[in-house]
Amino acid sequence: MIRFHNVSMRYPGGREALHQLTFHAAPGTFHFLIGHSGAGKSTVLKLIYRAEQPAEGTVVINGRNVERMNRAQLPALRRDIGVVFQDYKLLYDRSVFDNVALALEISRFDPSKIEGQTTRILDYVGLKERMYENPIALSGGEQQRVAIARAIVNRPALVIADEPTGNLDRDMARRILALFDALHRQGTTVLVATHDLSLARELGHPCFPLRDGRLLTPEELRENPLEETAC
Ligand SMILES: Nc1ncnc2c1ncn2[C@@H]1O[C@H](COP(=O)(O)OP(=O)(O)OP(=O)(O)O)[C@@H](O)[C@H]1O
Repeated sequence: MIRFHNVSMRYPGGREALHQLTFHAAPGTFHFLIGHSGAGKSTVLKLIYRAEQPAEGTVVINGRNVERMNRAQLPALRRDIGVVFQDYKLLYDRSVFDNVALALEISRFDPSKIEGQTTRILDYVGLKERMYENPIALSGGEQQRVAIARAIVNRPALVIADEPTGNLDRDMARRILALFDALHRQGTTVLVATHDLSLARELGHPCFPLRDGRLLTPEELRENPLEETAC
């Protein structure tokens, strides 16, 4: 689960990126975080996995208060969060298989089960046949699926994704979102940040509409139903 209470965030030397955000995503729900470029979507995700800390407010993830955690507590937090980055962040000096298996090694998964689990997840995302290739040889959509496999291989309770369909054509974007939807149906909490309202609407999950670092209230949406943020 995700709970933000009055969260504000300012980058050093920058303007306020988020202003008094309050929202709650209950366990097992699927939400979109919708907003234009610069609205603050990536910043929200960074606060969830504690790459950044809020200036004010509280962030509770899977029942743990994140902004008060010390360095030693972060690995346990991050083991429970699968993060799919906007630019994939794959390692291009090793195979698709090794990219995914590494996530299990880092989370101290039973070594005798790493090969089986990695192969199963790559099969799930449709890449079993390509698993010994270098990710550089894969298309954008395929690389995105490697990134998803890596994020979900140790079965985190929460999966967050930053513009996972940003560089993909419509068909591949739908396939990627279908993977997140399948995870959600298995009980995973999912938060997908996107500027693509029409794609989000196709799945019909609720949205958190973000504009200029603020969440729009239902009243604001009703009064000013801007096409790019109204869900
Ligand atoms: N490292 C940083 N230093 C200073 N300002 C930053 C930094 N990262 C983001 N910002 C600013 O914070 C605001 C929110 O940025 P953020 O990246 O969260 O938006 P976004 O909705 O994810 O945009 P995009 O869809 O383009 O990735 C923007 O005004 C941005 O310029």
